[in-house]
Amino acid sequence: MRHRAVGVPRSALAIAALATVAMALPVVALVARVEVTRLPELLTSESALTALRLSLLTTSVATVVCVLVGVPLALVLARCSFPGKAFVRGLVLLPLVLPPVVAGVAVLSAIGRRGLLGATLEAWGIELAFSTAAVIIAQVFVAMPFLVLSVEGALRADDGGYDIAAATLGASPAQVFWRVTVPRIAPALAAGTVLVFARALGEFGATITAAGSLPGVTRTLPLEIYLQRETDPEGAVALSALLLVVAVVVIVLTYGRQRSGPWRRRPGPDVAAVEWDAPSPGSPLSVRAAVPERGLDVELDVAAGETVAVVGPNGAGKSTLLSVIAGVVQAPGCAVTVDGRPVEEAPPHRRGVALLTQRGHLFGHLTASHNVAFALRGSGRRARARGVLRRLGAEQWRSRYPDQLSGGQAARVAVARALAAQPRVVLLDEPLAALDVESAVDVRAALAELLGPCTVVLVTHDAADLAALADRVVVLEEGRVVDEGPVDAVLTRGRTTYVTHLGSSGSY
Ligand SMILES: Nc1ncnc2c1ncn2[C@@H]1O[C@H](COP(=O)(O)OP(=O)(O)OP(=O)(O)O)[C@@H](O)[C@H]1O
Repeated sequence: MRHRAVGVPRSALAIAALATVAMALPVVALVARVEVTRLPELLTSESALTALRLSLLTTSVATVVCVLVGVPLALVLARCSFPGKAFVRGLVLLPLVLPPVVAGVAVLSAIGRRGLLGATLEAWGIELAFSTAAVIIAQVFVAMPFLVLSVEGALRADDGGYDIAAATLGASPAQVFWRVTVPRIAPALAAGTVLVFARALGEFGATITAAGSLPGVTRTLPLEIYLQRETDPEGAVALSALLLVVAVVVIVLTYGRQRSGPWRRRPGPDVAAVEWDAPSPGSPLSVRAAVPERGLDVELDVAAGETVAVVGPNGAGKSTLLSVIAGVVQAPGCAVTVDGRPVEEAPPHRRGVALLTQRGHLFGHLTASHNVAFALRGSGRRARARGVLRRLGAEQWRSRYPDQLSGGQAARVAVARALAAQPRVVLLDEPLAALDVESAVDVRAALAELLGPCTVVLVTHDAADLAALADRVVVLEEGRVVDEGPVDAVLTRGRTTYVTHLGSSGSY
C-alpha cells in the first residue's frame, strides 16, 4: 500500500527543476574538468594523501566531540529553563553567522600564545595554536551549531510527554535519556552528525587563521586545494573531486540509512505469555495541590482501591492536579502522600504513580510488547508483557509498532503499559477522549474490569466514564473544589452549569 501525496503546483515543480540544475551545474563542471588519465598520479601524491589523512582525522575527532558535547547542550536548551538561556543559545549559534575568518581570529584569541588562555596553557606545557588540536578546535567551533540546531529542534518537537510517561513508569532520568530520548531523536542526531562532518571537512577560513598551513600538521585538504591552485590547477581540481566524493559517500551512507525510516528496535522472537491476574492493589493517596501560578488550590483524599473522577470546565486545573501528584509539577505549597509516606520531594520515577494521558505516548521505536515490557522489572519481561496485553485484549498486536495501531488499539496498549508497572496510584487524564464511540466503549469496559483494586484519579469530560468507572466525583472550577460526593448525588444536585450539562448529556 502507498500513501498518495497531495499534489504541488506546477510552478513549484518548474522552480524546483531549475534549482536542481543550478545546484548540479558547478558539480558537473568540476567533474568534467578532472583529467582522468592523470587522476591516479594526482591523488596519490604524498602531499594529497597527507592532507586527506589529516582532514579525515581532524574531521572525525571534531564530529565525535560535537556529538558528545552538543547532545547534552541541546538537551539542556530544550528541556531546562534558566536565566540567560536565550543568551547561551545565541552564543552557541553565533558561529553560523560569523565569517569563518572571524571565527578563526576568535579561536586564536582564546588559545593563541597571547590569547585569553595562552599563558595558562603554556604554564601547563600545552601549545595549541598552529597545531592539529587547533584545527579540531576551529572545526568544532564552526560545526557545533549544526548539531545543536538539529537535536534541539527534534527535542522541542514534543512537549516532553514521552519523557514524563517513561518517568512515571519508573525509569530514571538516565534510563529515559538512553531508552526513550536517544531513539526518538536518532534521525535528527544522524542528520546533525552528517552536517557537522560536512561542515568540518570543508572548513577553511577558521582553520587557516587559527592553525596556519603546516604540511602534515594543520594543512587539511581544503587548504591543500587552495595552495595547489597557484602551482598545479589540475591537481587542485582532482583534489576537489576527491573531497566531493568523500562528502557524497558520507551523505549517501547516512541519508541512505534514514530512508529506511526512523530507528526501531526489532520485535525479537515471540515468547509464550505468562498469565497476569490483575494489577496490584492500590494505596491511599492524599494531596494538597497549591500552585498559585495556575490558580490551583485543592485538597484531595483518595482511599485505597477507590476511583475518584475529577471533572470541571477547561482550565479548571484538572491536569495540573494530576501533574502535582505525578511529580511533574512541583511547588512549595504542595504535599503528596502515598500509602502514608510523603513523596512530594521524590522525583516522578520514585513515586509509584503512573500517569496516562489521552495521547498515550507509546514509544514509537518499540513494539507494543516492548512498550509494555518497558514498565516491567526483572526477568521474563516479554512473557509477562504478553500476559498483560492478553488481559487487555491486545495480545494480537504485540509485534506492531505504535504507528501500525488504530487509536483504540493504541489506547489498550497504553493502558496495559500503565497497569503493568503495578503503580500504587493510577492517574488517567482523559484516557478515552481520542477514541471513537465504539472503541471508547470497549476500552472503558476493559478499564472497569481491571481498575477494581487500583487507586485511581480519573480526569474526564465524559459522563459515561463517571457511570462506568467512578466511585466518587470531585468538581473543580477555577482551581477550587466546588462540589464532591457520589456520582449520582453530584450530578442530581447540579451545583454548577458545567455539572448540569454533564448530567444531562446523553451518556449518563
Ligand atoms: N505549562 C503551563 N504553563 C503555564 N500555565 C499553564 C500550563 N498548563 C496549564 N496552565 C494554566 O493552568 C491552568 C489550569 O490548566 P489545566 O491544564 O490544569 O486545566 P484543565 O482543567 O486540565 O483544562 P482542560 O480541561 O482544558 O484540559 C490554566 O489557566 C492554564 O492556562
